[in-house]
Amino acid sequence: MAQINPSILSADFSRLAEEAKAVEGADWLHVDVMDNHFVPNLTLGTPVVESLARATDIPLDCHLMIEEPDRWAPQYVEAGAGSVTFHVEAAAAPVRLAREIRAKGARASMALKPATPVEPYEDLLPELDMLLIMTVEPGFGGQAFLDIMLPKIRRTRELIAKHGLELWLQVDGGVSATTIERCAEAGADVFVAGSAVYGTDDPAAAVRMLRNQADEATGSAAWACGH
Ligand SMILES: O=C(CO)[C@H](O)[C@H](O)COP(=O)(O)O
Ligand SMILES: [Fe+2]
Repeated sequence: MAQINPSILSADFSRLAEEAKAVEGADWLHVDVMDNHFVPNLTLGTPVVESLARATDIPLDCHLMIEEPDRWAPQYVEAGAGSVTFHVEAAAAPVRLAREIRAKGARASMALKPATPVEPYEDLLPELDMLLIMTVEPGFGGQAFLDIMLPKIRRTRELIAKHGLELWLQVDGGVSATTIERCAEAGADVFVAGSAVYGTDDPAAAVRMLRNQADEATGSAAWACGH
């Protein structure tokens, strides 16, 4: 079944606990950490992650858009994240970092910006629990989905099948009722949605609708035969 991870980047930051409750039934809560260096935006850090982890039973999926993830990512596991994603463009030693995140008890995930190809990282995939393919340039919510990323999603799904991996394939950026089916058909199975969830009157219903759409599209997709 498809997993839907609402992004609190599009929530009201003054009411984060309530906003987390508003998406009950979501698989993970996606927490975008931005440092004003790796991306031109600044959001939150470990104190807010610690508070959120206490405020909700939904596991936290922390997407670190920061410089020096080798130095900071382990602290997000200690703060309560169940999954920690670092950007390969910023990591000095991605294999060591993925192993450290796993050793500390969280799922290890690596993100690729739109211009970063997946092929150079084929041999690293067994070290990861999830690969995140950005479908917008990271930094802001509410941007238009980049269709040109669909071939990369397809190629990544083929690599996962070729190596028989359990790796989850996440897409993030511009995922909505009009784009989620294309992502699912291409091979994504974890979907981050910010504005498409928090921009509606009923965020929990939006999560359910997106999941249904993704499941239907996956059901008719060639890559999912026997999945
Ligand atoms: O990582 C991100 C931006 O860098 C966000 O997770 C993403 O943009 C979610 O927002 P939306 O669904 O509105 O595009
Ligand atoms: Fe994100």
